[in-house]
Amino acid sequence: MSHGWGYGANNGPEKWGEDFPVANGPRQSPINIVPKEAQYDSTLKSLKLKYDPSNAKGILNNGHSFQVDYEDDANSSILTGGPISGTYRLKQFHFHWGASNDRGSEHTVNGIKFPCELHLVHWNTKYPNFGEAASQPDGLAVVGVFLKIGAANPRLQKVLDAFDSIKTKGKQTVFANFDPKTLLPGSLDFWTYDGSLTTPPLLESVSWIVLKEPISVSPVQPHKQ
Ligand SMILES: CC#CCOc1ccc(CNS(N)(=O)=O)cc1
Ligand SMILES: [Zn+2]
Repeated sequence: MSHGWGYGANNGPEKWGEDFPVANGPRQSPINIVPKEAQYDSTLKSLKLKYDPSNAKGILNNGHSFQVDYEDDANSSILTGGPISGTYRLKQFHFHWGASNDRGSEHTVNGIKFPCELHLVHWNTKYPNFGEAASQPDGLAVVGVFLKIGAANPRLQKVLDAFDSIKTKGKQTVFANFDPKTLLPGSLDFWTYDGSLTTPPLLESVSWIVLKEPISVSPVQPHKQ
């Protein structure tokens, strides 16, 4: 790729391997989840998420998505339990969506795409920082949540309202006092597998924790103009 990665014909997922050879690695994400083929593991613990809303820093349009960044210099917004050992700190959350409501999610379930997928990115505190952790096989844990078209979801409103101030790549604005736990569905039941970042640098360092229950979003959910 002569220019940055993206989702076009010349720089999309089929071309990422040119600059990121790990794209052809053994544990690449996303995957198709086939619930009937998933093995139940009774040794897995329940997922525990404890987030401090005051750790929210800002919301950024990074050109591929928008992400909400969190202070990660203390164990105040953390993920424990589930398939992971130790404590992982929240770094950011972001969404993946498509140009129409029949696609957008990265993971699929029985081959079905959801219109959107939320990712909460955490790094293992056994490493000094996110960048170091991202290069380790047990360095990251990403909680994935599917979004389905349905009733308007008031918990998404603050995020949707921020969109209009970050319409172009590189734009960011303050995004304070937000607990992403409010975005999660009622059940924290999950599928889990060892995979990778789904976008470049595609590092094979992610313990994926994909929640079974989707949350809703309305295609006509209003947001500030
Ligand atoms: C190393 C590095 C780096 C840049 O940080 C990220 C963080 C998240 C992602 C997205 N990965 S995903 N979609 O699997 O959560 C990509 C790069
Ligand atoms: Zn993602």
